[in-house]
Amino acid sequence: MNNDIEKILYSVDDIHEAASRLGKQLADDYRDKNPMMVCVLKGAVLFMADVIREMPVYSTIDFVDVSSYNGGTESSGQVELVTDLSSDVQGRDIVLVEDIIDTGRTLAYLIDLLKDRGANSISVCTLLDKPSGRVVEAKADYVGFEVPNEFLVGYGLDYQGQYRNLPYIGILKPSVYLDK
Ligand SMILES: O=P(O)(O)OC[C@H]1O[C@H](OP(=O)(O)OP(=O)(O)O)[C@H](O)[C@@H]1O
Ligand code: HPA
Ligand SMILES: [Mg+2]
Repeated sequence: MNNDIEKILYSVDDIHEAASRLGKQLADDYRDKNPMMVCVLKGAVLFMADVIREMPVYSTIDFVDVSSYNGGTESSGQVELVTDLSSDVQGRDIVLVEDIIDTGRTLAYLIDLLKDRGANSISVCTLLDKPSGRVVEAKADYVGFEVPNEFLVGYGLDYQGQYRNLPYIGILKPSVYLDK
């Protein structure tokens, strides 16, 4: 599996530092708000687990599973709600926790959904932001790293469902996915 990686962009230590930095900022900003931390499955699962442990404030967690890449390297353009949240978001202060913002479609879809359901506020915490990928407007309030226009895997990010368990984030060798 490690042989499929062209270059490691963020090491275990880099990721830990980012999660810690963002968790501290969130803790300061949400100290008296009892936020609902919403993990956008599946990609954000590792980041969510790390960032909430850096936030010693009252908060709840929930999960939403949305999909638009279907395992591939390009967005299908359609965001599908695979599994909904189990909590009521009415009046809550929501923090959407993402692994990456690329075209922005996933985020735009989720923000519309949460606004429609009456969330009091919505902010976005993403480990990675790929601004060069944007197709629709989407902005994060808390960003770990701004990344280049490459297809990345590891620490939650997948290709064909694989590589999520890598502890670091790297560029996938194009030979792995070209002509597939
Ligand atoms: O800004 P966008 O272009 O919408 O891309 C970002 C989204 O794409 C990935 O999810 P994916 O649909 O691959 O599902 P997954 O998290 O289960 O891998 C990633 O985890 C983000 O949620
Ligand atoms: O670079 C990426 N890698 C994995 N999944 C993704 N979803 C959007 N962009 C990416
Ligand atoms: Mg994916």
